[in-house]
Amino acid sequence: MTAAFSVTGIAKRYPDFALQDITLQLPEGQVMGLVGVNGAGKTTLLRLLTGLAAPDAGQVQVLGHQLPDAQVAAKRDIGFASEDMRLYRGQSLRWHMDLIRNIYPAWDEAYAGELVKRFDLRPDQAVGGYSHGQRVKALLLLCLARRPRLLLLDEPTTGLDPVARIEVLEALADVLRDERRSVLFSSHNTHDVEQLADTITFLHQGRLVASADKHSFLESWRRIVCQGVLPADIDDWPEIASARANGSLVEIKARAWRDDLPARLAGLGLQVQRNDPMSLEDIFVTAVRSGAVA
Ligand SMILES: Nc1ncnc2c1ncn2[C@@H]1O[C@H](COP(=O)(O)OP(=O)(O)OP(=O)(O)O)[C@@H](O)[C@H]1O
Repeated sequence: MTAAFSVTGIAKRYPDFALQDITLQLPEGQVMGLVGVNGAGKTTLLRLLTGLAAPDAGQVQVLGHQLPDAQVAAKRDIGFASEDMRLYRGQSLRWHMDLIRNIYPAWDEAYAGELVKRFDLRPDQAVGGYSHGQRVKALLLLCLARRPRLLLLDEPTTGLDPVARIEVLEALADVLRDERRSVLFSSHNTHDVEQLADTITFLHQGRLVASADKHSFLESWRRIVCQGVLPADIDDWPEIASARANGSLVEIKARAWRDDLPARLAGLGLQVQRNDPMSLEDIFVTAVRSGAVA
């Protein structure tokens, strides 16, 4: 099966930042959420996948095309939307739709019309007067109606009000019913990622911290609360991401939960009081702090 994208050992260096040693792939038909704090390298990775930037090392393959050599063919099948993309302020959305339709033969006019209604956009208004949310929706519409096989979306929900956010998430969920379409989207918002993504990738300071399917993340990470004294060597346990004591109350976060873990802790004299699933946000923060590497 063709991967939607596959990157191997890629690096990109800027004077004050380096994206390093990223090996990652997305099977076709899947959605990957790329999560990281400001400056983690999300946009840089997306730009490498679109061919807008070239890596200093490593290989980038998109829908079977090797970049940068097969860039023209790859770009036909990639839809990229990013908030800092320019629209012509004095022109209307309809003008932009005509422009894109003339460039991309796969443009789906009926679907574009559906999205105009769904996003409640005024197609004849100059886009310079659009609000932030309307501009984001217009960019997304121009990207979605091309029916690209791989959608690369840079923070598609950032800065949207709750209603617009849900509209955008629903439109994306609809796209994903077509199982040949693949999506990589970046976000700070772990809730959005949790809703849409099959696979989640955490980036921090230019490095891949963890990448796994959503269910295995949620199953393998757990927070355990105990009473007692922390074992001295707990930091060396590979399945433990963090452990801290507050008096005799101990909180342990496991990155590789196994059912026998409470019994092992009990065997060392700890009284396990509870163990709970962790939210994706808590997993992200704990993974970043513990430097967990994928
Ligand atoms: N063209 C460039 N020249 C120099 N530095 C750059 C360039 N592009 C990106 N960087 C730097 O690379 C780092 C990562 O930026 P990037 O935009 O990839 O992060 P991000 O995770 O998308 O952040 P945010 O969530 O704030 O958008 C930043 O420190 C940024 O200043």
